Amino acid sequence: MSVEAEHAERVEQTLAQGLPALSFPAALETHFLAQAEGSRRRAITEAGLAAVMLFAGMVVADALLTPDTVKFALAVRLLVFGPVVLVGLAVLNALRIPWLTEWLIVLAGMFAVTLTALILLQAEGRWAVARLVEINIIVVYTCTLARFWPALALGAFTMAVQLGLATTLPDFTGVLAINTTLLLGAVTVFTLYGNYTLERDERMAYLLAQREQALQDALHTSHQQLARMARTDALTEVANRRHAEDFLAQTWAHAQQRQVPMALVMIDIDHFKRYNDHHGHLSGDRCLQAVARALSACSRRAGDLVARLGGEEFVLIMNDVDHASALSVAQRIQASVQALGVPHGGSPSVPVVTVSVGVASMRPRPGDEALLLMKRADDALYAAKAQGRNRVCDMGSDGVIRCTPAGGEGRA
Ligand SMILES: Nc1nc2c(ncn2[C@@H]2O[C@H](COP(=O)(O)OP(=O)(O)OP(=O)(O)O)[C@@H](O)[C@H]2O)c(=O)[nH]1
Repeated sequence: MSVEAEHAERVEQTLAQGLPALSFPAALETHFLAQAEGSRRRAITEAGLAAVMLFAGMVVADALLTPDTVKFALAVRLLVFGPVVLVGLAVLNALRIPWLTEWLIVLAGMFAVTLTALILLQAEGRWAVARLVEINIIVVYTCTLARFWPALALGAFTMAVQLGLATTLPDFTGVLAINTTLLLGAVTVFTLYGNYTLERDERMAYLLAQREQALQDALHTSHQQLARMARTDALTEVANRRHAEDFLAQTWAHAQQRQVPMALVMIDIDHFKRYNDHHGHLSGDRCLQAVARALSACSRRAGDLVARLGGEEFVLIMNDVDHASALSVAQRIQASVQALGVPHGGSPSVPVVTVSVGVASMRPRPGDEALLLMKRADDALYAAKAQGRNRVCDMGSDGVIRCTPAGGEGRA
């Protein structure tokens, strides 16, 4: 199974199973994280820089509510949190490891919660307790960025810190303690719920996009296959008649426009009816395939086209070629087919399969039609048959047909 097909199958299986645990099979998870890596890294870098400024800006609250902590808070905010987050951002931009990036986000959140708790522990006034709401801001801010499972870890960590503070801060008692803890609990639960649904929707959108892509790829591939089949002869796998006609029209127009010569080489297997009668139709098919392969091997230029016109008749259309070169290719074709040595038990002349070849070339003038070139090549082929087969006859621009018998010994 191809890599694309395996991927498409995993997508379908995951869609069928649903996403209760917000995770994909390993290979799909890697692809999911990797395809969003660039945009996510940029968003996280921007949010990280904003977080450094926000956390530093909270020194205003330090100054207003717990002035005794300002010096310590300023040092923590500017000399500890800022540099550490900046180093973290540099690391995630350098390593570009998606899962690490996801966890670095919440590590930064946990770090901010811990530093805030340390600042509050320095405060002596009653306002330290009131400032616990700042932890909620950190949770919400971090969870808007983080994926669900790391965000859940942050929620649990923050609740543990809150409970730790509950037992440490002097005024953190009674209704106030219950109220702030419940507030943090509610904020965490709602934030995580939003976080869960957002990630679930993001993952579902990814799966549906992957399915859509797989369908489009399959459609594109089958279009290409159909287009190829429509142009190809099923038995010999060279171009078919329709493709040959289109190609000839294009090559003709090109030659007419640029005033360059082009050539047609018509090839017909000799005594093929007798071959079929003697060796059977199936062997006849194999013979056609062998001849088609030999023709393809003789036409080495990318711009040439070998096609089966029907029955045992083939054509080679040659683009931008002079008469002498076309003739030499035609002679190579005749010699190559004979050299295949395919036994022809029904042949009255040579005991192997041979071909007769007609060549014509022209530099099309305005107003000329491609049919003229076909007629000339056909006439040359007819002459090759008439003169005993297994030979190449060509008609030059002067309209005179000259023939080269097998082996190329002399032209008549
Ligand atoms: N095996 C096979 N035979 C085919 C196919 N298409 C056409 N033929 C046969 O090719 C033979 C062509 O015979 P003719 O047109 O009389 O030509 P020929 O026997 O080669 O005689 P010359 O061309 O004069 O040498 C016929 O018997 C067709 O049945 C094919 O796809 N497979």
